[in-house]
Amino acid sequence: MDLRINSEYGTLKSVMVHRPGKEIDRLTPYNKKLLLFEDVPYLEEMQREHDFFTTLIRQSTGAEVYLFHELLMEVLSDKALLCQLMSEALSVSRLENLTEILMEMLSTSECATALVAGIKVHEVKRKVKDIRLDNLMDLAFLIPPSPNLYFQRDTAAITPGGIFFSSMRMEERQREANMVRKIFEHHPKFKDKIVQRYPIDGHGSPASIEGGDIIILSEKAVAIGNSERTDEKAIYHAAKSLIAEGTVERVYEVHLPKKRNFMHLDTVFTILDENLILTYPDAFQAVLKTSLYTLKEDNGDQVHIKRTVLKESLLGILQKEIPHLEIIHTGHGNPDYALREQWYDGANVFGIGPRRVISYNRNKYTNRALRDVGVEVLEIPSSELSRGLGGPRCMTMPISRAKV
Ligand SMILES: NC(=O)NCCC[C@H](N)C(=O)O
Repeated sequence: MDLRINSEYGTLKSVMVHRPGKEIDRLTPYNKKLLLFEDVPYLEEMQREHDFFTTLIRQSTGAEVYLFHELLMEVLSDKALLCQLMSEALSVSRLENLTEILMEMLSTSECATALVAGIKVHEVKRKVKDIRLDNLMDLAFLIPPSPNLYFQRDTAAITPGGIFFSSMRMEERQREANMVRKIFEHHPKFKDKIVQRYPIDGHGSPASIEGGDIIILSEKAVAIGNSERTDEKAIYHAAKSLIAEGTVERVYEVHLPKKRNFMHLDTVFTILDENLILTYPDAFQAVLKTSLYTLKEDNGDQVHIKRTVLKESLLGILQKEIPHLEIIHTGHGNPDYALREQWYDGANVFGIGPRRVISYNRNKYTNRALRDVGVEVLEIPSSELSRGLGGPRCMTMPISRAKV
């Protein structure tokens, strides 16, 4: 069966996550901003929190939880693929000519670690003498680390019409998306089940789109954030590809302020059931503009779509697409709590089934607001996981959900 998902809340059947590892220990006060972190986390505690999260997913849903690193190791038995990923990784520092030496020197498992945690010049110099390394500073990265990899959501998205492979806005995150794409394209569990919707040409694309900006409103409608990370051109191509496939009929473009605390649409709202959403109270006012893509003409060979700038706000769109919409506000109605909890992604809960979510324990007022309307809230410890500025939804890539 093709990989397709038609809601944000159908009972979870399988999901991919990444357990944070050595890449987190690469963060320092000096490189954290560049690597999109707000702080320098304590890895071992972060791993305990993440293990709690994955165990909770398994126990509460019975879902299959795939670990990114295990899947990566399985596809890297293909040496050509490994070589391609290593060369891409080295090209960030314009050192792709070192691919061969590194591959001779490192085992497949060490290469997999280097692809995720990066590798520094002195770590290689210890093992190999090569003139090309002599002019490089010992502490420089040959391959920079990918500490954001545990935010699996952003690297790809499975929609009712098929899968999107992200083209990341920040160069620092592109390797994450490349590796996830290789897993879907080559792993025996997935490779025959993917229906690719983006990029259109099957190659890279200069326009950027990230999974955290894609929210499934229903089988027929998808919302995409035009945000700090996703741009207009990508949304046009994504909308065209989705509409041409035929399942999805409406793609909404939601313009967010280009600000870090609204970096993706899923920091603004999440859908918890057929008529229930959770949002940060100021979020709807922050949405600047909305547009709608629909089919204009399908002449058999080519599909044309049209874009209509809407008068409706984000709230108007949601009310139209989600009958009897009920809205829960983060912070339990208190603006100070809402502000504090938005910083730690209060609205970014992970739906594991209708009215069942996983949420950070630190977002206590939001959790109370959810419980007050009968949502089952499973809490996870969050003092370290939250330092990368993403929540439980950001940390997951659902692969299959029960159809709703
Ligand atoms: N969907 C999300 O909002 N993902 C969170 C990504 C956080 C990461 N540190 C980033 O800035 O890209």
